[in-house]
Amino acid sequence: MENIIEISHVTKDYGRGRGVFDVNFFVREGETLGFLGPNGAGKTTTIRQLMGFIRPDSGKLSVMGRDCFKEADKIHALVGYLPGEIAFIDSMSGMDFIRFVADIKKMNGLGRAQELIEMFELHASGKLKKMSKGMKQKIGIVCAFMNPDTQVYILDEPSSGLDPVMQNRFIDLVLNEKKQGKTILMSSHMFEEIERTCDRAAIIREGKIVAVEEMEKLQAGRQKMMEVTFASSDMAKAFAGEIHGAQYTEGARKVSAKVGKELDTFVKKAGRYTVTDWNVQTQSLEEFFLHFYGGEEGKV
Ligand SMILES: Nc1ncnc2c1ncn2[C@@H]1O[C@H](COP(=O)(O)OP(=O)(O)OP(=O)(O)O)[C@@H](O)[C@H]1O
Repeated sequence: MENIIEISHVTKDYGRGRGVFDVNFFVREGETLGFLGPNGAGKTTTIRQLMGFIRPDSGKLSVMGRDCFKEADKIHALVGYLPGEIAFIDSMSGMDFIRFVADIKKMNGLGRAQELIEMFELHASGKLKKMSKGMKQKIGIVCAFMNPDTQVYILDEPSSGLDPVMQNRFIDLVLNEKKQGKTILMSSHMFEEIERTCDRAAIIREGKIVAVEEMEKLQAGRQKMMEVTFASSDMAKAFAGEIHGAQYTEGARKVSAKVGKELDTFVKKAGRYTVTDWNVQTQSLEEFFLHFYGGEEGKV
């Protein structure tokens, strides 16, 4: 599969350790890639370079083979872009702004705008200056997705400011685009959103990419908290003795343990006794990242 978005050895140094440094990753055709990292890690700086708004100090960025800085106009026409913070013209109504963006995109008409307005229950006729953050975000989403011919999306924290119902609608929208083979790069703080939509995730910390992983691999690496109840306390005690790090209280029938890769061994060992109940809690992706990438540099 061809790489639609390529970022190779990109550095933008703002001084005092701020910026992005030797950033390297790509997004394949038809892939959805999640771009994750804490506040100030460099997600927006990377995305703004992809849109040609900032020139990298060194390195190269391209979308569909076009240089992002030199051919910024073509990139703007090609990409469905949702900025982290949208610069609105406050005197316009929401609808005026949508029309204005459709003109910039050289669209004939408003494409799918009406469908998206309904999907996100947006009242677009009001003035932008009177709109809440969530309503403005919905306008941004309509503008990014309204051209049905768009093949590539670059989205900076797309669901920020949306309530949970609308966040779910946004996930449905992304999954639908994905089904049509579109290529998507999106930054997010919402782990659930990334988990439900992305094929891979690139993780950035302090301006450097610390990991680019298949989502499945990230999910498989997550620990599970197992809580197994046995028919007798003797069984629970004997089982706890076989499991490294198991939590067991004398006389109880319940054993808890964190289980990672050794899941199969754990299940088979438990199966030698009579199990009366079994609870599993999977570590959230957020906890997983904090565990693996939250520590000192060089830990990854
Ligand atoms: N124009 C600029 N001049 C100086 N420093 C900047 C500039 N733009 C960004 N930075 C700094 O570069 C670093 C990366 O910022 P960036 O906005 O890319 O992070 P982010 O990952 O998008 O964070 P957030 O999740 O908070 O949006 C931060 O330390 C920020 O203060």
